[in-house]
Amino acid sequence: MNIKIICFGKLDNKCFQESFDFYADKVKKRNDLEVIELKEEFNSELEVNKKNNCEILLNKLDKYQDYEKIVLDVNSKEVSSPELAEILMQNKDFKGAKILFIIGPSDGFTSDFKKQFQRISFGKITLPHQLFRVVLIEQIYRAIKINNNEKYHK
Ligand SMILES: C[S@@+](CC[C@H](N)C(=O)[O-])C[C@H]1O[C@@H](n2cnc3c(N)ncnc32)[C@H](O)[C@@H]1O
Repeated sequence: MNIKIICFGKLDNKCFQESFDFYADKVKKRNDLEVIELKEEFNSELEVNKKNNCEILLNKLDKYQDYEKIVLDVNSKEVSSPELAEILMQNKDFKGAKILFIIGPSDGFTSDFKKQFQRISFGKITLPHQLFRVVLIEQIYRAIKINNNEKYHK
């Protein structure tokens, strides 16, 4: 599969970078994985930051018209690991095996932006973006293992 993660900022903390790479290397064994890091705008007031960052995102997403896009949003439909596996399976079988996950900026998304995309939540806790990137890649790896009926998930 072609898997892309679009996010803001960098993994500037070694422990997050190493943890991310640990799972990313496993995912990359049988999939194309690319992380696209955007520069976050956070110098204005909240609503302006949201609008600017969503515009940056939309401009970038324009390049990936043929990808199924999934926005990670705390306040949306909670999914279990098997449900995420099902999303990946459906994408692989029916949507060209191209999927793109969007992690938001620290001020969040505008409601207009959110309306345009399928959104999922990993639960009602808000994780910082660097830690969330690690959680997301582990869940993608777990989903792949579930779909391949391979030992890992417990
Ligand atoms: C620090 S959070 C931003 C919080 C921001 N106030 C908001 O409401 O979106 C950065 C990003 O991490 C992701 N995130 C953090 N926790 C999450 C969760 N439990 N489920 C889904 N996404 C999460 C979202 O993409 C979020 O935009």
